[in-house]
Amino acid sequence: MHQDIEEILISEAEIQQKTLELGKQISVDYAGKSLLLLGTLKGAVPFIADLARAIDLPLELDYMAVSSYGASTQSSGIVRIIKDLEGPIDHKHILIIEDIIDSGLTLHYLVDLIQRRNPLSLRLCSLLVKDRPRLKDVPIDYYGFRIPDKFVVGYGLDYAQYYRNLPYIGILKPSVYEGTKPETEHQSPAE
Ligand SMILES: O=P(O)(O)OC[C@H]1O[C@H](OP(=O)(O)OP(=O)(O)O)[C@H](O)[C@@H]1O
Ligand code: HPA
Ligand SMILES: [Mg+2]
Repeated sequence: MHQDIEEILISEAEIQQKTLELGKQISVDYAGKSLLLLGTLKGAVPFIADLARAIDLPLELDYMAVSSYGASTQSSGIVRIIKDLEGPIDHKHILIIEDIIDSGLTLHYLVDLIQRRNPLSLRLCSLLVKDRPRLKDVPIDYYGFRIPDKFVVGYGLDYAQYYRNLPYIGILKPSVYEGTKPETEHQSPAE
């Protein structure tokens, strides 16, 4: 396990198993339709890559880059769009793919934006849902795991852009972000 990780919450095998289950369910629910998976950069990249391969449908992938955390463990409250979709979506079924729903601010903002573009349908899928009160309520159609209200990293999730490459979801040691310099700057993650 990486030295900055306090505890592995969800193993690589558990993530893979859950992703297969979600993919099967989505394939059943959208049978006979084609689907556009809208991934949110950067955190959802590993999840959308694995989930897409578990879905048996005519499938398009597109991405929006949205950011609100920067180098903090708390949302700034301001969701910035850094990259938009490539084309119109008014004739498409859209499934937004997120890595985590925490305060709910990011998804709330995104859902509002996408709804105004009149997709045929819009649903949400998040690998993780944090157990905490949401600042903004969002309807979650598919999710992988509920997790405690701790700052987690790995499998796409970062702290100050690091740790996205850990293959599991782990709780980050608070000492890493409570004033001390990140220990990882010049290190590669170790199992
Ligand atoms: O529910 P919320 O409190 O809004 O938090 C969830 C969002 O925060 C993270 O994105 P971040 O802004 O860190 O960008 P990143 O994906 O590039 O890391 C995460 O990937 C979600 O998109
Ligand atoms: O717990 C988290 N970890 C990493 N990124 C996040 N963005 C929202 N919550 C989190
Ligand atoms: Mg982030």
